[in-house]
Amino acid sequence: MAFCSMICCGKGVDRKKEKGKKQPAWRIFSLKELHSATNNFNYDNKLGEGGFGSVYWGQLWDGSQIAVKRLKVWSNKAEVEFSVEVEILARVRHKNLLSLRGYCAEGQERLIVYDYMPNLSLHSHLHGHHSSECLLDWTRRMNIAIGSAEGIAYLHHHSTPHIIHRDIKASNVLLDSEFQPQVADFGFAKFVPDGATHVTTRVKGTLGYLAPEYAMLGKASESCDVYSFGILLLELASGKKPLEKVNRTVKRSISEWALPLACEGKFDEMADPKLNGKYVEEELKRIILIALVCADNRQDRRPTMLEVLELLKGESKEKLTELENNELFKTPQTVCDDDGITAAEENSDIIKEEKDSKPAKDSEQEKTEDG
Ligand SMILES: Nc1ncnc2c1ncn2[C@@H]1O[C@H](COP(=O)(O)OP(=O)(O)OP(=O)(O)O)[C@@H](O)[C@H]1O
Repeated sequence: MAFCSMICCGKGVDRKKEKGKKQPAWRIFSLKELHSATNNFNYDNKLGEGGFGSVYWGQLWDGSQIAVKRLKVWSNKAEVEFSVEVEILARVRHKNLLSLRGYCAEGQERLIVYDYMPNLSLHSHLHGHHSSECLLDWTRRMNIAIGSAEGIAYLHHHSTPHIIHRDIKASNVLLDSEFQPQVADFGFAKFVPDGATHVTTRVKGTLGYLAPEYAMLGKASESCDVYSFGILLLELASGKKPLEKVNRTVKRSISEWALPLACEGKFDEMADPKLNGKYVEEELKRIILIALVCADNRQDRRPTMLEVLELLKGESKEKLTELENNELFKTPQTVCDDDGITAAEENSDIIKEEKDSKPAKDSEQEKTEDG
């Protein structure tokens, strides 16, 4: 991909400050500057590792803190991922989307520079090395749910063209110093052409978060992100992982676990034990019901992110009553079968599996690629 032409042509992105408008600008970094900011990509600066490469903490000459994602191995595929992420981030600005500070493309080195998020990822608090600290009280969890919904709703409904993220998950929700969420990692994102209902594409994403029609048929649409967001909400409320081993061979999805309990009204049993019973009952119930309609296997029954936002904020009593009376909660059904996972694995381009964090590092994931 002609990365330079994509970015240098600007594609409507004006980096200069417009009169009276505050436009946080991104810029091109030199490799030398990033070496110096990260102490030569020192192991001690490493924040985590993803499919693209490692992420390092750094500090610029002005004292500001940055996170630098460094491409592991150069390949055409990696170059595309890099270009997509930079192009999308350069276009979008929202308080709940991770801001791009800039990038560096020298020789075969590809690096992306972001604002540093001091509280790392939601994954690290729910399942990783921060989980024992119990820093996510109920108020924070509600803010994370609403904030990340706002970020995704912006991608789906307010950016032009619309953007599907395709990898919504707990390790891609980063937390700033106030625990406000910022949705990150746009390497798999896709623009949706005007008027299109979906784009057919090779499957990329993370096991446990993939909507069935996407995993099986490669049909990516905004509602795939809604499905993944539903899984993320269940995780946030319960502290459980998207996939849980029931025995040596069988894995159960979080929605298969949650739906029967929700139908029986056993919401208290679903709350994350780390909350120690400290949560707002009505909000817990609301979050779980919203999560389950988002993670409905039937794509046409899922709400849009704008509807999700309205429900999460509890603004309309009428909509909340409608939600409680949703037929999904009257007739429990299998939410995800094992075939879905197998098909996804077989047809996938890149499907990752969430792994536990190593001590002192954030999440690491296993990635399978068909080359
Ligand atoms: N801006 C940032 N500030 C702080 N930590 C960050 C930042 N960006 C990434 N990280 C940390 O680095 C880890 C790796 O990030 P990365 O986006 O490369 O991978 P991932 O989302 O975990 O996996 P994948 O990219 O394969 O989906 C994250 O889990 C996060 O904890």
